Amino acid sequence: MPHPDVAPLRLGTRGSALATTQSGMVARRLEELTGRPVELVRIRTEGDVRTGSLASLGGTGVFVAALREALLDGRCDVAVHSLKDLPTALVEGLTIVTPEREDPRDALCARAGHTLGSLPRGARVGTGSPRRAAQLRAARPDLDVVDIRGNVDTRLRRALGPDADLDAVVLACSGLVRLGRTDAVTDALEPSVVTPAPGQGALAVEARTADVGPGGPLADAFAALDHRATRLAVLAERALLARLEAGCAAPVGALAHVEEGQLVLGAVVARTDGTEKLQHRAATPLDAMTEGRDDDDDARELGVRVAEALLADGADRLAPLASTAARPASATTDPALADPTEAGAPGQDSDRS
Ligand SMILES: NCc1[nH]cc(CCC(=O)O)c1CC(=O)O
Repeated sequence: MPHPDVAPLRLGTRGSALATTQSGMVARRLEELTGRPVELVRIRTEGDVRTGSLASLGGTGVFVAALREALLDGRCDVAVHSLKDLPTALVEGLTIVTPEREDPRDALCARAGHTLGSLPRGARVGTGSPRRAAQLRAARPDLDVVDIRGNVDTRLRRALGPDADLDAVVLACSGLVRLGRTDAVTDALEPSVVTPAPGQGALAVEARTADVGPGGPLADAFAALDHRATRLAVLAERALLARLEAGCAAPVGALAHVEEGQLVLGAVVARTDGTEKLQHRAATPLDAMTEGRDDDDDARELGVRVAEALLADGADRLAPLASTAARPASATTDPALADPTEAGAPGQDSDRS
């Protein structure tokens, strides 16, 4: 009889360098927490995702959907996502937990050590994200923002490689930290200048609710992975995104943090051409249980409140929110479509990157 306690945990992962690095980090922590060996299981999108289930399993995120399907049908027990790539809708039967967030900022990676302020007039800056493009243009209207795709290394080469055709690219600090490429960062952009995507820098570890609920085999491990300040921050950021009904291509930034017993949330909606920018900031005290409410409820309510303030100022007039999320249906079936984190396929999660 196999001993149930030492049965390996199967952690489903995508194949990109970033995905396998992130999965490896979580795998090591899970081994420490559970005493069980963790085995990485590569989940492929092609043939793994039944198109019909996409909407319920993760909307346009075919890679998220493939991992979720593997969790639900038992091919793996745990999956790791970049939280910013995860749709705000919950999935029945699955539960996520958020470990401590990495640096949430966007990073300018420029030739010759340039900062956003020191780039020459008209410098060419690459990003595939409307959110980054809009805020870069708002900060530096003279810049030539160029739409680029590709995995982290491909994008870095566009600015730093021997055949560089750009002056700089903008990527998430967190991905560069995890891949050991902080050497490439020449300016970590202040959130007041370029507000990161909701959830940026955070991971979501997902498993079947039956396994992580009370008495489940992974309940203690999941409780230990949960980082309170991260959870509250991303709850607020994602509640804002959901209230705006913003799709993954909407120029929306949001970042929350815990400070002196308060959760503080700042958010921005920008016109893609950078000519207009709406910003709001609000805070909520974190005083735990009052009248059946808890901090999670307060965090979500903060996100909704800031979203409604942005809408009252005309956020939906400033930028197409939900409508830009519409993606060609072929994106789910095109065999040439690669992992967006890996290959930056157009129409995937490029915005919130
Ligand atoms: N959209 C791609 C993507 N999804 C998650 C990350 C890494 C950042 C993170 O952990 O939030 C990236 C790359 C990037 O934005 O540079």
